[in-house]
Amino acid sequence: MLDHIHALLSSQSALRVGLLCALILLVIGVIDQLTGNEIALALFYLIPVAIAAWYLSRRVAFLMALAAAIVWLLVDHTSGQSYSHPAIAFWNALVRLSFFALTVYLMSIIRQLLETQTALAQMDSLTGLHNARSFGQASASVFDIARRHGHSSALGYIDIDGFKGVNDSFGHSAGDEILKAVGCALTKRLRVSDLGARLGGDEFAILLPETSMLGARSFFKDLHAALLDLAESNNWPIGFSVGVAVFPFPPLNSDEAVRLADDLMYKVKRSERNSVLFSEFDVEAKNTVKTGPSISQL
Ligand SMILES: Nc1nc2c(ncn2[C@@H]2O[C@H](COP(=O)(O)OP(=O)(O)OP(=O)(O)O)[C@@H](O)[C@H]2O)c(=O)[nH]1
Repeated sequence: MLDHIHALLSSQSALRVGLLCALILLVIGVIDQLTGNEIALALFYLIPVAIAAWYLSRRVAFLMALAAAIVWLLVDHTSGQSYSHPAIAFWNALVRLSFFALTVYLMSIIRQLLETQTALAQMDSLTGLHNARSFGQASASVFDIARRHGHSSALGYIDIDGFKGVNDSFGHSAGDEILKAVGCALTKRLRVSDLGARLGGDEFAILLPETSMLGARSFFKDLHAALLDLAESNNWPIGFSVGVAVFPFPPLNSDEAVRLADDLMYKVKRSERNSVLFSEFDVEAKNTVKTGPSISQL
């Protein structure tokens, strides 16, 4: 139930959430006014404040806290609540405002921490690319959209050749430098809608939505050349074996897509290495390679 509400609120615009908070506050104020002083509704004033703190900016949430304190003060005043001194009503309003403001502050800090932790959990710490788990989730939704619109996508699987040798000869930190530089080279070439990941060790994946064989060839050939330039300019004794699976109709399962691209990459490893192998898969026809010049090399 709470998950449902959270998903619903997350999908709404800030304006809608703000209007909803204002409406909830108004309804609570009216109910508080009608029920009088005997029934405590204090907790309910927190609802619009908490929603604003979680789904809107901190500034808007503080405004909502102020609005909640004012509505409560007005209800107090109009419902005939009497105090031994008129200033007490304002003192109480100030205490409530402080309580609401503290709630906003703490909730926005928790939200920020959660967002940071979520981003870190999805990221490969060395390269800043997606990690394997996050890539699996993100690519599944890319394939979902591609399937809905009948668009082609291309998935490239990149493995560094001779990487173990670099680690063994120059040390683990030299290997890390290479992984970072490769990650950086990939990131530079990705569009906002593309996905790049380090799947583990010296293995990377790139998913290009809305990309046919023609586009995939152009992208991965350029990328391979750029990676070789990078290695050459740094005197790194490495190469790059790349398998690129193009899906005119995307697969139902993103693991399956990765496996197909991985298989192509291994074909390159087993043959001349340090090149790119392309293949087009018609997943609806049980992963058979389509007719035409579907398998090709650089
Ligand atoms: N520096 C560094 N090395 C890593 C990291 N993760 C895995 N490795 C190492 O990467 C190497 C990958 O092994 P392989 O793929 O067999 O190495 P390779 O020499 O490229 O082998 P081929 O792919 O057959 O060319 C192993 O030695 C791992 O220990 C990392 O985060 N940093």
